[in-house]
Amino acid sequence: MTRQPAARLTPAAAPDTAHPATRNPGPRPDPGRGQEHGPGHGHGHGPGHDVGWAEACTIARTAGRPLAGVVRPLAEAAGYALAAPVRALADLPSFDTSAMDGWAVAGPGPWRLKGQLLAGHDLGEPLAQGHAIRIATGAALPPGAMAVVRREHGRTEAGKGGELLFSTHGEPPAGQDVRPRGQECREGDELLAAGALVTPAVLGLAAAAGYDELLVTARPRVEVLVLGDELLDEGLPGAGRVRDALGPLLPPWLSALGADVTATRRLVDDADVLYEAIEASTADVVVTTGGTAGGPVDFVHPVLERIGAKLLVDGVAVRPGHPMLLAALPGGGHLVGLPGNPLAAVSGVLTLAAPLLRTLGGRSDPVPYAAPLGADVAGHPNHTRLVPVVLGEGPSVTALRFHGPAMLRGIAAADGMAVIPPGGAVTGAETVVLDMAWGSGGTFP
Ligand SMILES: Nc1nc2c(c(=O)[nH]1)N[C@H]1C(S)=C(S)[C@@H](COP(=O)(O)OP(=O)(O)OC[C@H]3O[C@@H](n4cnc5c(N)ncnc54)[C@H](O)[C@@H]3O)O[C@H]1N2
Ligand code: MOO
Repeated sequence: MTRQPAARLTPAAAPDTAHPATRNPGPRPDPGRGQEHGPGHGHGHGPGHDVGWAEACTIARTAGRPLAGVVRPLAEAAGYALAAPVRALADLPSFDTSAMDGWAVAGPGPWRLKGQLLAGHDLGEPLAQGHAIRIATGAALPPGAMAVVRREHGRTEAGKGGELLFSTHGEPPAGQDVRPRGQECREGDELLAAGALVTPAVLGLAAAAGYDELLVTARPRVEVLVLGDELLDEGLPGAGRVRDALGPLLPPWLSALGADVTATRRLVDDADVLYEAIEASTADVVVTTGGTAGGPVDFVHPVLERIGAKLLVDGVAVRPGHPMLLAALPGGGHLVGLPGNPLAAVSGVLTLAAPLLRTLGGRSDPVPYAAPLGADVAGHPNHTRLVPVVLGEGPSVTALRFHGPAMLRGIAAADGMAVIPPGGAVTGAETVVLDMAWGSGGTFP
């Protein structure tokens, strides 16, 4: 283990930057930021309108409600969250079971041998005192049997009136190498709580406990709109054109966070085109990239105003990514506006998209992790910083180079993003680390 659960941060010691999608107490506003600039106070996106990073996460987490429950056969349930607890439909094991290949025995040895029991076969006749029956791992113990003698702990020899079994390891105590009925759970026991992610292990457990299908929360449908006339879809960048990095990056990342990405579209920088795309979308969440700042072709704000969207977050006191936004659309969906700079967009994914998608998809909050910093990390004077880090020995995390807002070189090699409070953090400081979605049970399409 190289990371420590941040749960050991006491509430009093929890920094403003502890991830708020947790059981920790609610976040406090970032220092240096006026309380009066809450969400929904105007449509500006200058520094004065930014909400604190932790507050932005909380707003996104509470912006929606879990989608409807749907029933999925086990083969199609991975990557959903449980909409109801999984309770055992039977005792597990549901019969006394041999844990080893050998002989089931009744009473003290030596035992008179008769027949054999294989896994999956009927219970067989009751075993009389002084008798043994050959048994396979997983076979139901016959009534009357009190223990199993492993094959390597027994010796058979012909005796008067048939074959006899002797234990080479003394008299087996009652219950030796037997898995008793109900050892793992009793029918009705809660095995997993609602909100748990359906992982491969969960599928196996559900099947073992008698399930053919699971009640899960629908995965939010997400449409990605990539803005920017300067973007290329293929070939080498140059001559003022850059490759679209977010078209490839976002769909699998959002899927790992619980979304079903229904479409990824490249749009030209045109306000009408953006307006029509958002208006026509039936997705639960529209994610846009670029166009969030105040440049000549940055249309996200004016288009949201024209649509009548309500800005829930309009700028966040975080670097990179401060122009990110979250809006409630008139039709009931949400729009996450990610800045165009690629690492700033990742920051917006972790700050706004992840908590929103978790809530819509009915996923329980993650347990935050913290680790000491392996070296000092400079801070912004009054904004939180999200910095790509790698896990090291100790445990500790170390910031990676190439963490500029336009760079992906750091994040591509990172194990997580450290949350650096305003003013920075010194070597050894316990620092919250946001997992990459695929490091915390996420699934890919
Ligand atoms: N006067 C100001 N200018 C800027 C501010 C500000 O506060 N005042 N904020 C800066 C910050 S911080 C960021 S971040 C960006 C956000 O800009 P936009 O969201 O409007 O994004 P664009 O202008 O469209 O693009 C910014 C940058 O990113 C490149 N880009 C865009 N999309 C992609 C993509 N899919 N793949 C790769 N690269 C992409 C684009 O070419 C630009 O270089 O604004 C600052 N400006
Ligand atoms: O915050 Mo911007 O997101 O610096 O690149």
